[in-house]
Formats: sequence, structure tokens, C-alpha cells
Amino acid sequence: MISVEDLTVAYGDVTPLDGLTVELGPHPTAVMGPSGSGKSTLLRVVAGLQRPSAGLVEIDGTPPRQASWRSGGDPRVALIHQDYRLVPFLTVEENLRLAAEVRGEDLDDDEVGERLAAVRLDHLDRARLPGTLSGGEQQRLAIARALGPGVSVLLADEPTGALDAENTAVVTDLLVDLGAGRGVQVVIATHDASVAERAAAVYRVDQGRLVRG
Ligand SMILES: Nc1ncnc2c1ncn2[C@@H]1O[C@H](COP(=O)(O)OP(=O)(O)OP(=O)(O)O)[C@@H](O)[C@H]1O
Repeated sequence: MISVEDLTVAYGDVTPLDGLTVELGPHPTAVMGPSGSGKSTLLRVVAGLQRPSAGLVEIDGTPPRQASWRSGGDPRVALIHQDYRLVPFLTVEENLRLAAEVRGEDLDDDEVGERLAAVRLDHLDRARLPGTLSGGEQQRLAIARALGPGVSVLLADEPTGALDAENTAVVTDLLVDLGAGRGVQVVIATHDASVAERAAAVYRVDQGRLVRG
């Protein structure tokens, strides 16, 4: 459970989040709102990538570990993005292995296969570079890379923003099914009504707060 209490984030004169209090759930949850309303900011704070100006965020009762070179990120939280952020000069397999190594995992060949199968990419040549994959395939690889064994929260920042309708449906299905199958709370920031339709709860950012409905 993601609990947010009186959260404020200000950047100089701009205060996208202003006294936001919410229990974010159940799985999957969608967060909507106009461009610049603070969706990405909220996800970064929940992921421990950014400290709030004020207020408290807790995941299952403890604040996210602040990401740093020394500590890494919070092992409970994964974050994926509209532009995938795969390492362009590493192969499919190397992208998976690199993220796993950072988390302290050592994947054997079968485990690489299992990670790819979980996102229905087991047919893929593991030696391909991300740039040779379709957008939908790249996002599925990014999801496979994000889902380490200890992850209980997957934050998706406009995960289908660069995809056509067909791939949007495939990626949304995967996020919903993988989350349900593994007990992972998925939170999707999106502009896409077809994605929000799949959510168990939909929130909108309104004047710095989240309103359900
Ligand atoms: N590091 C930063 N420094 C200064 N201003 C920032 C910073 N990050 C975000 N902002 C501003 O805060 C506001 C909220 O931005 P944010 O990216 O969280 O919104 P968003 O709802 O995710 O937008 P979009 O849907 O376009 O991605 C914007 O006005 C943005 O310019």
C-alpha cells in the first residue's frame, strides 16, 4: 500500500503537488491529469528519486529509500517510462542482466528466458539491440527489466505514450496481469482513457491534489 500524507512539491514558484493526501490503490491504479499537473513528480517521489518539499510517503509503512549511487534505489519500487530508457548499446539479454546485477541478482540462462517469457518475448533473439525492436517490444523488455524479485510497486509513467492502439492494449494487459499475478501494485500515469478504463481506481490531479473518479 502506498500512503501519501500532506505531500507538497514546489519548484520555485511552481507547486504541482500541494498538500496531497491519498492511499494509492488498489491494483491497478491510474493517475490522470493535464500535462504539467505533477504526475511524473508524484511517481518520482514515491520511487525515492526525489525528496518532497513537505509531507510523507510510505510504502507498506516505511518511506521509500532515497536513491543514490551508494544505496541504489528502493528495491521494492520499479519505474518505467514512455521512452523505455533501455541501454541502446546493450543487447536484449545484456539489458536484463545489467539491471539484475545492479539489484544484486545473478541470472542464469533459464532465468533470462523466464523473464522474457513473462512479457511474452521468449521468441526474441536475445542478441538484438533495443533499437531494432518495435516500440511495444521495447516497453515489454523494459517491464521485464524492471520486475526484480523484491518489487512490490511498479510505477509506469505514460508507459503507452509512444505506442499505437494495438501495442497500448498489449502493454496495458501485461501490466495488469503481471501485477495481479505477482501481487505487485501497479500505478500508471496516463493521458489515455483506454488505459485508465482498465484500472481498478482512477485518480485525477486537481489543483495539486488527487481526486478519485
Ligand atoms: N526538476 C524540476 N525543476 C523545475 N520544475 C520542474 C521540475 N520537474 C517538474 N517541474 C515542473 O513541475 C510541473 C509538473 O511537472 P510534471 O512533469 O510532474 O507533470 P506531468 O503531469 O507529469 O506532465 P506530463 O503529463 O507532461 O508528463 C511542471 O510545471 C514542470 O515544468
